[in-house]
Amino acid sequence: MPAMLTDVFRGHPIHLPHSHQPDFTSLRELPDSYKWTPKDDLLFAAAPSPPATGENIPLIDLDHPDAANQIGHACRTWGAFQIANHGVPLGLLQDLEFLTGSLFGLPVQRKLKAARSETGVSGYGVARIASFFNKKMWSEGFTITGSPLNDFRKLWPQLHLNYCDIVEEYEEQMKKLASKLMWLALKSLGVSEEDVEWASLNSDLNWAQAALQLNHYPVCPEPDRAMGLAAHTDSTLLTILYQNNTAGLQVFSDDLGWVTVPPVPGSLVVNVGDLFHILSNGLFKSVLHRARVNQNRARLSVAFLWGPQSDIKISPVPKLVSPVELPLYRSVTWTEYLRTKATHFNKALSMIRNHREE
Ligand SMILES: C=C1C[C@]23C[C@@]1(O)CC[C@H]2[C@@]12CCC[C@@](C)(C(=O)O1)[C@H]2[C@@H]3C(=O)O
Ligand SMILES: O=C(O)CCC(=O)C(=O)O
Ligand SMILES: [Fe+2]
Repeated sequence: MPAMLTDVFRGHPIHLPHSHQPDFTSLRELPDSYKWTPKDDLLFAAAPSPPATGENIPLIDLDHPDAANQIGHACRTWGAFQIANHGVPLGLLQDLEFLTGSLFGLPVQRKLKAARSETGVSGYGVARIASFFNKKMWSEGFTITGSPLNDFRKLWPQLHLNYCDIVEEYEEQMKKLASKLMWLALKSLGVSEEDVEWASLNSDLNWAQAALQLNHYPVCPEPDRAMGLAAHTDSTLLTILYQNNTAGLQVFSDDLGWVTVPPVPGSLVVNVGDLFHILSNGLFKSVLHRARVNQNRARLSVAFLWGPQSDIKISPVPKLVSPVELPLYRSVTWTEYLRTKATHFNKALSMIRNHREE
């Protein structure tokens, strides 16, 4: 039985003191430990936001006959796009937002009953990447892998079953959507299901697994000096993000710097992750992104982080490799990659890159 996502950090503990999680609502001033400068993150002040050009990631209508090419283009250029007509019921998105708001609205002591352990993936706490920075992030998170039943029972002794149903239904919808998006993007490169051995053998989608990351960015007294979630790429094949109607997500463009992704009601944001970059032999770009915070409105987001089961080795699709286009990366499982990322963070991708003999 391959290791599941739940076990990925067993033997790789990360010490993040959740018990020091502040009650954000009581802070009238930003504590020094939350004040970021370019020393704390080289790209902190990389560019004006929003950019003067008004350029942004595309909003793609999935019902459009040319959707595959539009998605392919977005994956090659931005590494991100928004989608409309994705088929996920609006009522389900509203239920998910309600659940997320209700979870983070619980008293800190209740949330800490479901705190993530040092070697665990699931539960309440700060994002794992916090360990790579000297400054604290103005956010709190809750990660779900597998069944949320045990954690939800601790959070909501009465209502946990209703909330479990919402998560289960949302994950079901996300699984189907993520697979559809992956094949549309690959189709734009001339790659079909027969070309990807591990996926074609398992057309029932059992080759995939996922985590759900709920994020809360409370109202912040000094948003320009604070950071909600520091710049990172996701380790996934694809990430599908729901954001409430408060801006904060930014994607990095080499030409424009940080570009704010405007919330479009009912739409979802899709990010290319590191494993899709590897699979596409570097053609699709895993997008550097971060979340900024806001003085007036709290922000909520939910990321569906989607990748292959832990026994599947991801390497560049053979069809995209030739004597001229050599494979840029060696093969890696999601588990191996997450562990590399847990140690080397944003250098993880370069650590599995093949270096040509000169
Ligand atoms: C499957 C996973 C991807 C993730 C690490 C995790 O084990 C569960 C949480 C995910 C998340 C969400 C916030 C940003 C991120 C970089 C992090 O620290 O935790 C991602 C991780 C990732 O994509 O590498
Ligand atoms: O909150 C956001 O917009 C970004 C969240 C994110 O990047 C993540 O959960 O991986
Ligand atoms: Fe992310």
